[in-house]
Amino acid sequence: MMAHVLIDELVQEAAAQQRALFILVPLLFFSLVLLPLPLLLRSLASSTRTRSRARRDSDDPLSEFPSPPRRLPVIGHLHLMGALPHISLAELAFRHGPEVMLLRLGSVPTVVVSSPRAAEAVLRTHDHIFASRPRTMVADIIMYGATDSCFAPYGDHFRKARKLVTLHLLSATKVRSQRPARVEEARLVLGRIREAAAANAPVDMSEVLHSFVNDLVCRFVSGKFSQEEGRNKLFRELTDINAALLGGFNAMEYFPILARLFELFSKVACAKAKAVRKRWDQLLDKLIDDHATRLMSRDRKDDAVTTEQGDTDFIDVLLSLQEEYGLTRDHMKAILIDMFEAGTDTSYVTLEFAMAHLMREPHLMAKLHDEVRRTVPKGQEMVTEDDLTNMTYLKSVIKETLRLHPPVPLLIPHFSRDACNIGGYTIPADTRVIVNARALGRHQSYWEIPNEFLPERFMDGGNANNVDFKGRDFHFLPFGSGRRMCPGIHSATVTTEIMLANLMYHFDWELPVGLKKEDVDMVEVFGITVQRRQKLVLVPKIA
Ligand code: HEM
Repeated sequence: MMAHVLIDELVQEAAAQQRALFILVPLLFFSLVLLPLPLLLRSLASSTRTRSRARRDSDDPLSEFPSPPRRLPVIGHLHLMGALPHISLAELAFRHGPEVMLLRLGSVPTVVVSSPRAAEAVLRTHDHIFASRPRTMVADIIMYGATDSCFAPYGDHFRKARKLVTLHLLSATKVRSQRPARVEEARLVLGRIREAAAANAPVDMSEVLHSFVNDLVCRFVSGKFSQEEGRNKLFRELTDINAALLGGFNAMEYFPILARLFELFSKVACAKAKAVRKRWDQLLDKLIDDHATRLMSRDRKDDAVTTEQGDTDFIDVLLSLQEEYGLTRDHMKAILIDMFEAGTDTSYVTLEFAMAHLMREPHLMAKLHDEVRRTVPKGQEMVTEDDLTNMTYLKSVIKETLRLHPPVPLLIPHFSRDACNIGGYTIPADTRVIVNARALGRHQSYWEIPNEFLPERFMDGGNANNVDFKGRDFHFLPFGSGRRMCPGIHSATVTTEIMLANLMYHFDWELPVGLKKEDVDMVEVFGITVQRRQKLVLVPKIA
């Protein structure tokens, strides 16, 4: 009940914020476009002068870098970024800097790494130098001063948060202990699909898979009963708003001077981030308070909160480690938001892309059906995690999906803490570095027929048979590598494998009447994760 009241309040508040923005947008247009015109023109002229000065300045190490021509005053290379920056960057790199290339995004120099050799130099050889993150205003607001693990700059706090996340929230042991939760959540999803199959009805697989992963993360974070209280929907809504803000284009990041000139601009741009932070605050404060009260009232002896127990959720774990790790309430909230942000869309889009590819290639779907149904005896209620061990084709399908569609194709931007030479070019301290994981996964010198979906390449006899995504093969980095590598890799792997295996075990799949396999397209939409533009609607048939 409390949760319903809370949700109502939050929904009303969102409507109020939208009204406020409605008034602010015209104001913003006036202040941004009309008022500053003379200033912009002056700044344009001075930027052109500065640029020619920089060219002459042989002391500027960045002037040595290969860089695309057609850099414009003020906006630099921003106009070369299309709607899909990971693809634009790969094309630009191919022509202008296949190893490393410099772009000026607004006033921010950004080094783009597109070859496995340069990626290894950044993420392994000089990992300690590139292990920081650039500060962004939105992440600072949403993530409590970037005190989470994703956006924290390198330093003591980051090391502490990272240790906590890898050892206590996402370790292989913790992930194993979450087996029963995964089975239960998968069973619910399969039940929904079975009902649709019985009615010969189509299923919105994008929605079903998104809910599955969201419900699972909610359960890991706040316990078994979150769904019954209707919180999962709210978590999902807030996670989506965060993703839009963190992944969206924020002019202030590229034109910091504007932020200082126009306070209103800066206020409006931050208003959404502050509003969503407030809603996270209300939700997470309540959950943490409830957990703390429950913990206090428990007999600690009977119900010790050990970090490796399956039934302890992340909030329990954080409360139990609060003193040891010196965590404030804000630190805890930042880390919990990370779990939603990093854990939900990534796994769900992988499942969706995998299913979409299999629908386009029925002979591959047949091969996967065959492997799963040969491995698991007929009549078993579910495929279990023990059954997955020998499913090599299933694992290859997931690898191939991650190769072609890494959900975070440019990783999260890295930031140099010191000057460092990469491939003969000096990257100065405090420079943004982007590693184009998608370009690495389609690199023509490392992959045969790189744009084709061919899971066989990862099987025995295939030319990528020994290649894995654990951060050691620098042409295949869907989870990154080194100190900032994804700590959720175990959780993500088992979540995607168990769901895909069960979808194959229980159902045959068809397209809705009138659709052909060629109609299932792979067009992407860019954001903090890259997703399919089209919804995936399929008709399940009980096998
Ligand atoms: C298919 C699923 C997933 C993929 C492909 C993926 C990929 C990535 C990538 C590329 C990064 C950035 C690495 C870098 O900047 O060098 C990252 C960071 C991160 N991921 Fe994942 N991820 C997935 C699932 C998860 C899950 C399930 C969780 C947790 C519930 C998670 C938690 C994190 C965290 C906390 C970070 C920040 C690490 C840091 O900055 O130190 N991820 N992930």
